Amino acid sequence: MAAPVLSARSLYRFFRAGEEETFALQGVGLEVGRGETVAVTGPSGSGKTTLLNCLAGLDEPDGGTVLVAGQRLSHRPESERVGLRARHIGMLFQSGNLLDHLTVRDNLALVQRLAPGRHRRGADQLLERVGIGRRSGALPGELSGGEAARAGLAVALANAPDLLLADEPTGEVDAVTERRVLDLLREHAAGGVAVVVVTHSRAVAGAADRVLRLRDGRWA
Ligand SMILES: Nc1ncnc2c1ncn2[C@@H]1O[C@H](COP(=O)(O)OP(=O)(O)OP(=O)(O)O)[C@@H](O)[C@H]1O
Repeated sequence: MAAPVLSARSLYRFFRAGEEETFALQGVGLEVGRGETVAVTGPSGSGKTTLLNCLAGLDEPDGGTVLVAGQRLSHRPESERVGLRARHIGMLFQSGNLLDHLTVRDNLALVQRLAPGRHRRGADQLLERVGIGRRSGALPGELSGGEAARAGLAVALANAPDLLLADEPTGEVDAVTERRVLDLLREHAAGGVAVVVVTHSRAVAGAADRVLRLRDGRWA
């Protein structure tokens, strides 16, 4: 069997705020293969965002390891994590992945510059594909919610990632945009990208190959 694109083993993450300790992840493991889409669901506070942050190398787990495309992402210097992320991971987070002072097209171009040699699709083609070619010269603040979601997806895919991590990618969009975002996620999964998507949407979970549920930092 081919090696998984994502292999997370026994992830632990604790937070301490004063006297209070939160066990956000308690031994979570996850493997996702090329072309596979895994939806992660679970109630508020169950650890979904903490898990995604650890998988993206934005946060360090207190225990366990994360391998992406065969390379260890966890427990290495931030500068190395940034490089691995730029080459192998696309991120579509609720907080937005667009820089406010750059146009949509320049946001894409920046991601592509940080991952030389990896992008197979041109920025304009990708923007057309997500349906906002017309708005490529706009600043993020000038976009509607649906346009911003599509621009965010184009940016997340701009480095032709091996792994796409998405947090509620259709959280604030209408049904038509949700459909389009879903179709694009599916298309990229079919093209060999491994996708992990945190979602409350039945449509998104229904389109996944596997649905996993977190409860209190463990798989339920
Ligand atoms: N930086 C932090 N400091 C302290 N506690 C934190 C921190 N980040 C997360 N937590 C706690 O860890 C637990 C898991 O949080 P997380 O954001 O991962 O949950 P979630 O499932 O994504 O929730 P939601 O669906 O509401 O976004 C929660 O109890 C949260 O309060």
